[in-house]
Amino acid sequence: MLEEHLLKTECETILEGIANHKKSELNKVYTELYIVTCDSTSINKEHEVWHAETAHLRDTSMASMIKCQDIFKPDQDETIRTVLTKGIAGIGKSVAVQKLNLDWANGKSNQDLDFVFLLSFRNLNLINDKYSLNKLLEAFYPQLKEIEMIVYDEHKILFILDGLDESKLRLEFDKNRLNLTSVSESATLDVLLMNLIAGPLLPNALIWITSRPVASSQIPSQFINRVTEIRGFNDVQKDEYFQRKISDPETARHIISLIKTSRSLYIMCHIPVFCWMAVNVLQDILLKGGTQWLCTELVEFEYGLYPKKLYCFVHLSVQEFFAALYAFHEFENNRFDSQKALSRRKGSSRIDFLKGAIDSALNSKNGHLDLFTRFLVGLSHESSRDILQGILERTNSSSECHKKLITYIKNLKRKDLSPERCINLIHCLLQLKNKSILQNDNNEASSDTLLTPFQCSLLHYQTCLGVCANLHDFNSNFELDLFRRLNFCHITPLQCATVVSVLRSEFSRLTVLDLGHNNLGDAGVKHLCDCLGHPNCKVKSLNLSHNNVGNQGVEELCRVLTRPKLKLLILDLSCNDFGDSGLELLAYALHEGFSLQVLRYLQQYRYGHYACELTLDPNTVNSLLLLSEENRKVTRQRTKQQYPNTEERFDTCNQVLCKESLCQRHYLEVECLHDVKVGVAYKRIKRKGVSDCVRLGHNADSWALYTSEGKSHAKHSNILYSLHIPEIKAGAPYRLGVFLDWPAGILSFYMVNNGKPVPLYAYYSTFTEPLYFAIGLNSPTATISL
Ligand SMILES: Nc1ncnc2c1ncn2[C@@H]1O[C@H](COP(=O)(O)OP(=O)(O)OP(=O)(O)O)[C@@H](O)[C@H]1O
Repeated sequence: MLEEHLLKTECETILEGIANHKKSELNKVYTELYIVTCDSTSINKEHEVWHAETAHLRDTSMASMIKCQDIFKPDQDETIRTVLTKGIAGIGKSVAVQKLNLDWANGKSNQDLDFVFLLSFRNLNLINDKYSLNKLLEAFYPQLKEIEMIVYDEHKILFILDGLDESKLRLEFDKNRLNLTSVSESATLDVLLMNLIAGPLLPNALIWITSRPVASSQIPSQFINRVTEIRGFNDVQKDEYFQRKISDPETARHIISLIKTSRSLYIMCHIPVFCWMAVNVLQDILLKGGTQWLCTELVEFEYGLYPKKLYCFVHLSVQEFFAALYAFHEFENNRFDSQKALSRRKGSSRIDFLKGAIDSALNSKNGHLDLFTRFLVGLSHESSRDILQGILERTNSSSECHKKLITYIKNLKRKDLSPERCINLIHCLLQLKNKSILQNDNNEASSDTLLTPFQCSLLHYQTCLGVCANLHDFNSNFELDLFRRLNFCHITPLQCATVVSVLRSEFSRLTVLDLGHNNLGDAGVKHLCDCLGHPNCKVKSLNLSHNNVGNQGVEELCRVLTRPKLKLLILDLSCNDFGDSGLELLAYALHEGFSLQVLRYLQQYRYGHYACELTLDPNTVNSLLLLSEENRKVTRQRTKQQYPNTEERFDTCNQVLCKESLCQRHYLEVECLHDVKVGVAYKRIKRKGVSDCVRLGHNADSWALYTSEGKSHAKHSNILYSLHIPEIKAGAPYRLGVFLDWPAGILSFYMVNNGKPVPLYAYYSTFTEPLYFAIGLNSPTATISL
């Protein structure tokens, strides 16, 4: 058939990378891709740089694999008319559609189709006039004119619309515009395509659209029957690609082993275009001792109506680089209106320009300026001028500007930034050759404090993104320490998958993992179990307390816990959501003889078992505080009370201790009004004056939670950790809970909502002496009742 021949010759070869490169035979290089079906609501809006960086870590458990040729095969009785396949740049979308075409034209698959039309948005962008579908197809496939009158309705046709992300059309799927039904009726291209996709035009035709992730949301989900995602190559497929691509088996083996020596490069090779680049560069170095410039490609289109030359980039990073270079060059030559293009900021110096770019990137919801900003910051460094001689002029030293920028970025990190934005700031600092960031934050964090979002991001960056080519580098004491303190980090199930993936690394040395007080749920526990069961995982002590683990999570754990070579010895499952059936599962698994030595499962409702009755000690109370209700209530006063001078009394700070010493498990709830501090202190805490050694939380002898209607924090040894707490209504009383597990060294604070303690913060310490419950009343109207 003419149409099959036509497609066959077009699809037999692919243009890989650069233009003057000779075309490759598709069937020779084609390696099976890892494609999965996704939830149709998973059309997302994030910038693809985030997909690129974490794609190799993404969860595959919920998705099912699908072969390229089965993309329209229904699972059950459904009809699949439209398929959207998303995937990041260079992941293999265009190659996949070409492969389906070729297999069809060769009679290998999808033989029920009469016609397959492949239209790329890159080519469609060249069309300005109105066209009927009939004429449009003839423009792209002039050979169709030789076929007598095709009655489209009578044939089974597949339209492939490749590269939606490159489309310049505005696809506004408005009901009033979806009324084009005739293949000979002319319309603008956007209307034509919308009617084809939505169905008024050729409702029986199949439509396959490919797109980078961020552009996929242009098509409303009601018009998509199936969403798939190309995830590139898995490890087996990577090896297969290199063997196919490199004809000499010895060179292939050599190149594979070279690529595997760099873990980050090997990970990046899940993107086929990186495999191609790696092969070309390494082959070039091995054979000729040189390198190519692998950045741009020139594509020549000489079809039908539109002979044109187009430049496109092998990878989007090149595009972003040129955008940054252009902006920087224009700025240096006083031609860049940064006030207009970037976030508005006063001043026209270089530091203002760079700060403006960083602000704009931070304000972006989908991170579309992240890569641009990284390049811009990198271009501002002296070292770039050496490389870009002739493009960027030499200037006076910019070190003063860089110092200011580093300070600016480091201060920014303390604001409430998303992990993605934090990681971008880390990249910017590294662009300025500021590696101290990796050590500084370690110094700033004491072992008792929680991780800031910035530190979490740093950890994620180091462990998952492969900043160091060698995983040995990740396992400095710093990273180990960070990992031990992943409690209270608001880790979600998916983030958990990312963070714990490092446990599978052969270099992982982590033996203690504290994930307490997060929100892992059963899904998070499943990710964790996948890693715990891995032979490389060395974790011996695991804290999963306060994590909403239900029965399914317990089931997952039991499955792993019964494995013979498991190294885990201590597991804390306290305060989770599994009931007696979960406990039974654990008991059964214990009976089956797993190696676990300590299992903690203190249940939430059992806090009641540790409830304690305390009384405030009149000998310690400050004279601006008044005790009442048999020393179980304390109220701040405006005038001083006449109390005898005692050694134990806080003479200046508005504080009081309880009488009873605490050295077991104790749970106490207090009712508070206005700004208060609750916590515990050793008896030796100083009582006179207002210095840090007296104030609760400001010294090593006390731990305190401060709450007010506006803000809240936990403090110990004068290190403050800001908390997001449930809203406190102005002037209304609220309840706080304090749980002390003295032998285990745990002090947790809670906000009690409808009788249920919601965790706020916990300290993990080693207590050396009995502790005393302590109160501070900060506002003149504050009150606490025990
Ligand atoms: N299945 C495959 N087998 C062999 N090589 C592949 C495969 N998929 C992709 N490649 C290589 O990767 C390159 C890029 O692939 P492709 O053009 O299909 O990416 P894409 O997802 O369409 O990217 P973009 O969004 O940038 O258009 C190809 O030119 C080819 O060298």
